[in-house]
Amino acid sequence: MLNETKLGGVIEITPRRFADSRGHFTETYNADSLAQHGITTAFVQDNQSYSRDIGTVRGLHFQAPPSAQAKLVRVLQGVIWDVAVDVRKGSPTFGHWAGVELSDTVGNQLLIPEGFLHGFVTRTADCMVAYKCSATYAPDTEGSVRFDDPDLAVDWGIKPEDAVLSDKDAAAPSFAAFVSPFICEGTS
Ligand SMILES: Cc1cn([C@H]2C[C@H](O)[C@@H](COP(=O)(O)OP(=O)(O)O[C@H]3O[C@H](C)C(=O)[C@H](O)[C@H]3O)O2)c(=O)[nH]c1=O
Repeated sequence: MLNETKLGGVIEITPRRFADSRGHFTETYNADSLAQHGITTAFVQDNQSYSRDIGTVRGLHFQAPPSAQAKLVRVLQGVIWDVAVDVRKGSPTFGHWAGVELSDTVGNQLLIPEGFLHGFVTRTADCMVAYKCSATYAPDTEGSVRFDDPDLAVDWGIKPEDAVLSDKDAAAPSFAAFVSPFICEGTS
């Protein structure tokens, strides 16, 4: 099942879960199934992160072209609030954000195209997140924007002062200082 969010291209995907007396089975990724919905993103790297505490915020991050990443995010254990921010120059939703709760119990996923900042906050302890990326890690192209930037005004559901952050994220620049390396398809 696919649900469009208010940001074009950011799509919640809930694969079918086959339950039986042993538990359940899910095809967490099937390129042919996604292609039937017009999703042909080629993923080349799988990531997994573990976050010990509730309120851990990882983000808002991106990789710039030529290493821009689309991502397909899911939760192996726990619950997160997963956030994408449109930063494509020329996009009618530039600077807008969308959030979706992803959990291991629902098994839903979020597809985030290139041109979006990505971040999440954990809503449970011992949270394990896995996500596919359409470009491999290129640290020289990495960038970030502070998660609690007032211009973006993302609602994380926590007080900013309660966020558990990496040093890198605690020192992330503001959105006002951000110069987007992305353009929206169909715009110059
Ligand atoms: C992203 C990445 C990181 N690393 C190394 C670099 C650091 O030594 C260590 C932790 O990296 P970082 O603090 O950037 O990890 P997160 O804060 O979880 O970053 C991620 O968080 C948000 C949610 C994202 O969408 C990105 O994938 C990514 O930026 O892993 C690698 O070796 N390969 C990688 O692809």
